[in-house]
Amino acid sequence: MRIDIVSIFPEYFSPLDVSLIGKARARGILDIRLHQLRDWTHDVHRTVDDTPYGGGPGMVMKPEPWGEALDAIAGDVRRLDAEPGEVPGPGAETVPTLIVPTPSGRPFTQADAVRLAREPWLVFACGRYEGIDGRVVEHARTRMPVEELSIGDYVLAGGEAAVLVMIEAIGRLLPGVLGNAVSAVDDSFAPGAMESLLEGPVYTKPPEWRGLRVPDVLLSGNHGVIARWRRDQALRRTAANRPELVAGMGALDERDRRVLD
Ligand SMILES: Nc1ccccc1-c1cnco1
Repeated sequence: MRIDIVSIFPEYFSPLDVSLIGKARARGILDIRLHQLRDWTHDVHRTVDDTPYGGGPGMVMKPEPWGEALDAIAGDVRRLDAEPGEVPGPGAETVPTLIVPTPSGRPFTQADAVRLAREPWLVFACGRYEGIDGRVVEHARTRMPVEELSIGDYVLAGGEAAVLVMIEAIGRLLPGVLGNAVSAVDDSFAPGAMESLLEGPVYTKPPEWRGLRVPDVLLSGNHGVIARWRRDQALRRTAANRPELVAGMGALDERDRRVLD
């Protein structure tokens, strides 16, 4: 998978050099390219924002730099002033999916991560200030799929943190990235993972720590009883922290109702 990220703070993405994603890049599973939006400005101050039409607080990101950046990256062969030697992408016929993190976007979910992990090429546009001029997404939609996505109901200073979250959620699902393929399936929210229940508590050695013992059932070696205990713990934690997920499971059977009583 190829990923392009356009931002006025490309240095924000140094975490993508380490850990799981860093290893995937080193192994050629992920090809992540960072771009400084200001490289597509033409004034001495490398201006990327201006005041909003219609008034209101803050600044809006200008459309011109974004348009030129997406032309250069997405290989818009229709652009007349293409720089010689610009590489359009993995293949002229490949069109990237543009992902724009925004608080007003559709919620980004595990299902989106699974779906986007199948794409050959993603381009992330990191907006700052009050957002990007609406015509950028409008024009981009004429030449590629565009998804405006939110990672949650809180206010960030820009899209960079959201892009890190999405790249980790997507990248870990790529074949060969996770050492133990099973863990991607067992994750909370992974399709089919115990009806999307939150994972219960986990334990490792020592069997007793500061007077606190690991639950005996986990030391019993009885895998059926252990699986049942883990699901009960998952159900209790989900009911406590995300009751709407339990409600979405439909009617609980008698045993599950007893677990929650
Ligand atoms: N708050 C933001 C500001 C700028 C760009 C994205 C966001 C965002 C994305 N998901 C939640 O918030």
